[in-house]
Amino acid sequence: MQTTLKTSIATVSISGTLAEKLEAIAGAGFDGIEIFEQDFVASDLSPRQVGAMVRDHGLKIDLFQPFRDFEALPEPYRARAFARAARKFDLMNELGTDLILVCSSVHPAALGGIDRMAGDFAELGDLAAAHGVRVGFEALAWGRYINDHRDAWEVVRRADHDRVGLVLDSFHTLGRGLSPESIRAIPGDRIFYVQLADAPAIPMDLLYWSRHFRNMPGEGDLDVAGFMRAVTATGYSGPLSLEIFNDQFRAGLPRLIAQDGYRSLIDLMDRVRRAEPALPTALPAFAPPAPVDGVAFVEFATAQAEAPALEGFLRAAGFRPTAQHRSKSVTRWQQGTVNLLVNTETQGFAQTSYLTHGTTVSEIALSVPDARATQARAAALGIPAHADAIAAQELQIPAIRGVGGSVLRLLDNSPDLSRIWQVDFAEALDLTAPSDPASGPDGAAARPVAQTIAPATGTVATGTVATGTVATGAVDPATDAMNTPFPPGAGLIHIDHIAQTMAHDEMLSWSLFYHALFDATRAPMVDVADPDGLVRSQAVQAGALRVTLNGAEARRTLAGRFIEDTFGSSVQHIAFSTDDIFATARALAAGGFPVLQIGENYYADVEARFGLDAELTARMRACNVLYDEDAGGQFFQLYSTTRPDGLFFEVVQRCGAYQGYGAPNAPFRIAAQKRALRPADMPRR
Ligand SMILES: O=C(O)c1ccc(O)c(O)c1
Ligand SMILES: [Mg+2]
Repeated sequence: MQTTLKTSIATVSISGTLAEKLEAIAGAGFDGIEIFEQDFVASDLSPRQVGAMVRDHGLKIDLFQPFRDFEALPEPYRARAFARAARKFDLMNELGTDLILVCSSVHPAALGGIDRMAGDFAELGDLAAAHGVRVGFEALAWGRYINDHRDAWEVVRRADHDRVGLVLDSFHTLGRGLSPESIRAIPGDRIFYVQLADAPAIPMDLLYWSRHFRNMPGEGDLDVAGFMRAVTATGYSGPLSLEIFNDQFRAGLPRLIAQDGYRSLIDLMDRVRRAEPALPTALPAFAPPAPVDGVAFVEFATAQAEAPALEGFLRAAGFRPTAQHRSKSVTRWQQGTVNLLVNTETQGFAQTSYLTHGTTVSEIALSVPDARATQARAAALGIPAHADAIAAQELQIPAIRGVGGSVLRLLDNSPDLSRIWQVDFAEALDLTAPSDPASGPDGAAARPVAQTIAPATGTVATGTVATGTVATGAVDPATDAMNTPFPPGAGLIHIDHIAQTMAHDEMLSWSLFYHALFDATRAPMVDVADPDGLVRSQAVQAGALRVTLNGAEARRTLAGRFIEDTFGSSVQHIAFSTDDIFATARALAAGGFPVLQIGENYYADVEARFGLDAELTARMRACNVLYDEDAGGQFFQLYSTTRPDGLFFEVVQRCGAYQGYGAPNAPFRIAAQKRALRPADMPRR
């Protein structure tokens, strides 16, 4: 039984020089490495120097690989292969590692014959013994005769040599569609090494898929956890090693790739443990992935000068200010169950976020069953905590670092955290249900807000934005009387989803983040055609949290520009749900909300495509509402135009069990947004 998890990673999985790779690997918490022969040959350090450098990083060389085209060769190839092996065994001694991986032959001259292969390995075992090393045999999925772990095991079994064992690689088993269950019949001590990799389910040539598209366990579509359950059942107690050939990772930041790798291994073994509690997984205890109960709030960081414009936008969307933070310049805005915070602090994290990105979503707060347990899980996964300065009487709310350096805050129903609004916010007046004034204790719901917050006097549509800012003291009754009453809510009920934009090569990383931390499912990746390039989009859902991850490959896409213009902001838009999109559309229009105008061609097409009633199409056209449907139901959506800070809002109505996000509409929406951004006097080309 394992006492501690031994983690390892192949040097080929990470970019950089050997020294850079080691630094990143050690920093992420790994115990060992597999030295890929190319990485060693490319280095100008001697084998002994490389070995010393690895050990100086606190790492061990668990494996040297690969040794190709060994078994079942006729002479003279056979003698050459043994001579080559002897040279590599010497090299291993200098490097300071005792295990070499022999991958199954693709040599055109190889003869086959399982006993011939077993005989070759028995002889290689003797040679290995003479050099004090061991040999592990791996079935490559495209091996000439051996391409199934069951056959590789039969060769090892027949070789019957204590220096010869089996190497299992999840890709070669799962990538060929083989069941890992047969692994349970293999003695654990005959398995010398285990390599792990996932991959996206894209049908293509096995070798090409393996060499370019492998990814970290949990980032792809293979059942790596099922594979590891079978391996764990054998009693195998050696290292778990990531062997990831991936074009993106080869170009990625070594530190981030190594961190993701480590996170993926911890999450993988946690999955094994939860699926089969009887198996020994050698993991410290930490909480299971949490279902998310809801989005508690979304916080915008902005500056005093920009706050009125943002607040005008919120007001036009039917939100109203209801409370003020006790010690910080933060206002709470509410509608339905949605809480939006506007933070204009001139110090601390919000200020830093604003200075870096401009007006931006700096925090997302999630309600989970146990906030501190989720934070502890994050720590076990290597996700850093975020700590900020708070006043003495305020709550210390658990927080971690999320996408784009933003903060993910965690709330729950515990006696302290459930009182965030009462403890941290001055809510002298009961305005917790602003969309329902009747719920106020004395019908005073709408008016008294104006005593703390002076609302905007203009609307967004006309561009005359409020001069009123958050009042810090008493309000002049005369000014108060002149204030426009708050527009009624627009019927927005909760946050349907949050769209986060990132560079395309960060998508796997954030998908893994949500997948490892929360009890999440992922929809297949979809391609969204922006007029200026492709954006890839993947929806992640964890209970009540729906996030869309949008990866920009081209810089001129709306998403690409957003990343560039905001210096890497993450949240590009927030989608709110309504029960009645047409009533909401009317309320938004009345409040001066800047609705994105959709072109005529769209409505002709959507009507034809879905066979819609002309009457419904006419209503949608009048309100700039987009339509989609799936087997579960119908979907309606409308958008705001894009704000100067790049943010925009979406409103959706899901009917029945519609599961999507209106992806087929995205190209038309993006084209309309780009049209709206273009100055009117610019010729259309
Ligand atoms: O792609 C290859 O050739 C290759 C080499 C060594 C391995 O362990 C492997 O899984 C693949
Ligand atoms: Mg392998």
